[in-house]
Amino acid sequence: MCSPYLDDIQTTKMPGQVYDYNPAIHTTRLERLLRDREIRRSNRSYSSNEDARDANRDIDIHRNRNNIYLSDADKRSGDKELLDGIAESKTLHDGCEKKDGWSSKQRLLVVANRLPVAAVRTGEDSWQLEISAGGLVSALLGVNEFETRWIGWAGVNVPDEVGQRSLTEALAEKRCIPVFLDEEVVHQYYNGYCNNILWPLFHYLGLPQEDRLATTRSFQSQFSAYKKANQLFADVVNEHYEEGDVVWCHDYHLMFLPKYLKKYNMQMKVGWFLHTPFPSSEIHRTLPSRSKLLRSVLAADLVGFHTYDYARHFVSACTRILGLEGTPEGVEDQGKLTRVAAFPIGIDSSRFIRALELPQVKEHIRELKERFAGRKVMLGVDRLDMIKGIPQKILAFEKFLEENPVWQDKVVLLQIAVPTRTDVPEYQKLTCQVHEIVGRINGRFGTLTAVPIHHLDRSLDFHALCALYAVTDVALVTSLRDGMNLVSYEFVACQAEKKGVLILSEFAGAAQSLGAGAILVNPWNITEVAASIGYALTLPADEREKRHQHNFMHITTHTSQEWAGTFVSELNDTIVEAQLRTRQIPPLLPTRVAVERYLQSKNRLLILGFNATLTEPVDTPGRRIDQFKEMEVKLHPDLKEPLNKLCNDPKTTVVILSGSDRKVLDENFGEYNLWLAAEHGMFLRRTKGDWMTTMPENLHMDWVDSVKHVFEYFTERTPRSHFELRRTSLVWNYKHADVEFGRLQAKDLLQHLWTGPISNASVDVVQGGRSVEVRAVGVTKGAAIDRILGEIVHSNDVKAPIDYVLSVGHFLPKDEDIYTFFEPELPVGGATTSRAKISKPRNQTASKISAQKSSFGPFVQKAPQAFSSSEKTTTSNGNGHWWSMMRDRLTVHEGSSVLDLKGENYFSCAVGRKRSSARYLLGSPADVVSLLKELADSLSQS
Ligand SMILES: O=P(O)(O)OC[C@H]1O[C@H](O[C@H]2O[C@H](CO)[C@@H](O)[C@H](O)[C@H]2O)[C@H](O)[C@@H](O)[C@@H]1O
Ligand SMILES: O=c1ccn([C@@H]2O[C@H](COP(=O)(O)OP(=O)(O)O)[C@@H](O)[C@H]2O)c(=O)[nH]1
Repeated sequence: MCSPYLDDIQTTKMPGQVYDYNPAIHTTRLERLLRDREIRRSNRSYSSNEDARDANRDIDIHRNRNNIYLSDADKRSGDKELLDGIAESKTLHDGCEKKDGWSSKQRLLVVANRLPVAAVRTGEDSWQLEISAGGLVSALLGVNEFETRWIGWAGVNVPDEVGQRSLTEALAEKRCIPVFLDEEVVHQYYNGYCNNILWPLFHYLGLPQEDRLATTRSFQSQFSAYKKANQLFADVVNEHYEEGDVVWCHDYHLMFLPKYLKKYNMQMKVGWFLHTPFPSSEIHRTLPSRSKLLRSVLAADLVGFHTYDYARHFVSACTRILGLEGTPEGVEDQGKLTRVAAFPIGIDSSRFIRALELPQVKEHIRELKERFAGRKVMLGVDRLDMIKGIPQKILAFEKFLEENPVWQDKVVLLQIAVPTRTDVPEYQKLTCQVHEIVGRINGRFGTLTAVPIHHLDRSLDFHALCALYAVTDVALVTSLRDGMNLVSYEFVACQAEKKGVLILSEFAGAAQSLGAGAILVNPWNITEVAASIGYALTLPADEREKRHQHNFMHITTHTSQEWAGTFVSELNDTIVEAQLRTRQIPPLLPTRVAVERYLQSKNRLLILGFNATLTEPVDTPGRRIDQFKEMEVKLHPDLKEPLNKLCNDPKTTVVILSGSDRKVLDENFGEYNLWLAAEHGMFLRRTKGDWMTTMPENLHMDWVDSVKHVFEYFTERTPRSHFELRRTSLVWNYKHADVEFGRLQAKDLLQHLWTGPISNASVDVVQGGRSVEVRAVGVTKGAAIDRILGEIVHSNDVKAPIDYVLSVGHFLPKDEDIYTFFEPELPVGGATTSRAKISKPRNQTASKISAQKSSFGPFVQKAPQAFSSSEKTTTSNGNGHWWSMMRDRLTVHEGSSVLDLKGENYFSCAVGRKRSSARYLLGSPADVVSLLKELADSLSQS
């Protein structure tokens, strides 16, 4: 295999050159991708001589066929050649196979609704295969770098077994594998959900106007058929999949496929590419199945679009609709990254350039020139689809003729309108509409010998199309929206001699690549299009030349081969990257072991976070998140019993360590026998006693008022954001605000804070996913646990050395120092025990403060008076652990130790975060509930 990614430490040899490639050495993603690009290029130049030989062979074939080119029997000679090409699957790496005796090509399973060939039944078990029209097919046929298999629908209903078997055999010769869909599924899935719902919506056309309600009513059954069809595609892929294959799913027809494939095999490399635009999230969110579609696509490893705009819209739909994290790399969901990027498609430009040299094409060009002598030729080539803006194009042409009578007999518009999706009523209506307009205009401006518009409701074969492109003076592409539009690329490829002008809709993806050389128009503005026609027809030769060169350079360098190569290379690399990331992800908590060790120990300490750790879920499945509920966090109801049991166990001490304020903790945990540490441990109380502060004495809080003003200002200006005022910190939360707006506001807020209110203050600014928190410097859970432990020990709650610690929470990175707090205390290798001696404090009374006092007043800084002020200063300066300092001097009982912890008895565990310094992970609060239940149950069994 030539892909260097099959194993991330595999060394790969390439033809012509010897590379010792090891992705682990090329550590950054960009380094690896650049390296892969270099390898692909060198392979290409290696095989360029072979390509040149191929080109000559092509010409020879066509020379021999010259005399029959225009006969009916071989009208589609270019297509036949292409059909044979699919079967041959010409390789770039032939040299590689010859030299080293191993196949250089990676297997690529291309899965698209439509196969590159459509089947027509000619007998019970005989079939005629014809090339399918459309950009997706044209582009993928230019890809020959891989050992490609196509999987798709052959465009025909084959209910009988004989037919299915014979068609499978016929297609196998073309390396195609059929997916059989029955008529009803095709009707509901292809005509219905794909072409009547997704297609118009993704192209900003809204649902079909007339039968909008009928569409709404049939939505559910069409959606079911859509899923069913996707499952049928998945079944066929699974049947043919071999380990190491790359599976490339295409287009809006198959949005469920990535999910179904991954469900079958998580190791499968799955990419998904959309050939249409992806609309703004505001459009996508109108779809009843919006979330399911997005989630299914996100199961892929790599998701590709033609333009950055479409990719951006997709990411924004995932953040706004699913509430996931959008990053520059893609979309992240609980540590799993789906890479999202733009891969603009191209064409096999050399195939078009070569075709112009064929004698029959030259002959056809000569005929066309003769036929339209004395007139400028304008050309439109489109599927007869409402997105192509054909009526708008023709109306603009009419306006041009109307305003420029001098051109009336000097210009002709050739419009090739390829019939498509003819079973869908909207398409049938469009056909009638276009015929009517063309008839009217020809009647209005035509003469006995000539008409201004030649309209063809049919497709042309490849050579006829090339000839048409070559004789054209002005190509007119007026798509109302178009994923890319390859016709514009093909036109440029065939214009090396004429250097005609391309008028291109700004709403086609191609406008982003060919915009500089083309004349861009808004197709809805027929006045502008009409004026552009006049401008293009009279453009001086030198300007035409410059514009053409610019675009020609683009289409010959951004080929379909390059497109596919880049996509597959990124897909392979995404897998490598995911493997590297996975290595950094801590393993899941071994619950059974954690419970066993808990049971075996004599004095256990459980440190538990609250938010997103012990809280009840606020979003019921299928329903949106309720902001109101989420702002009032509540203890998970299923935890009441187990928590009670654990708290009442004499050998277990439970500490709830949270960022929440005292009131919240009082409300949720007042009834349990445990320790509460509010505001990241700045306040502490045993539920039997009063709150005390553990704050270091030198904590400066003089910045609070000014920060509060800034937070108020931004809360007022950011709908659905709110802020919390705590004794030691302020938190501005924009979780429920518009994500993008929230982020911008957060950026602005931070900039303002840094340059003003906190420029000289001793504060830490902690940025959460959707929050900004300003705290007094050094306030972290890890720093607080130091003091909390001291207090617990001195309160005589801990009567024997702690020999088991379980620390579980959904903590911000800044607070993750709690996970590493005990690590230095643990013996190396985990076998021996750490024995920390603790002596009695000088003063056992902690400073009590009023729990009701919640507003910021003159700040009384009282530390637990168990410790001297000099010791407190040391802690707040961050010069060492209070705990570490004290442990050697404090004793629980004279001469015994307070910490007797073995490595294997320490379980630090992050909840719902994959990037963590904790030893282990748990997925969600539901998993915490199960864990605590098991711990509690084990008590009754012991
Ligand atoms: O298969 P059909 O329903 O007859 O439709 C033909 C294809 O139309 C769409 O093509 C898109 O892909 C092109 C290449 O990426 C792009 O240039 C163009 O803008 C798109 O419209 C459709 O996405 C394909 O799935 C269809 O096969
Ligand atoms: O008679 C025709 C007219 C067009 N095409 C091909 O159809 C594709 C149209 O692709 P485009 O991206 O422009 O639009 P799509 O039809 O895919 O939306 C191009 O490759 C054309 O060469 C064709 O094979 N026969």
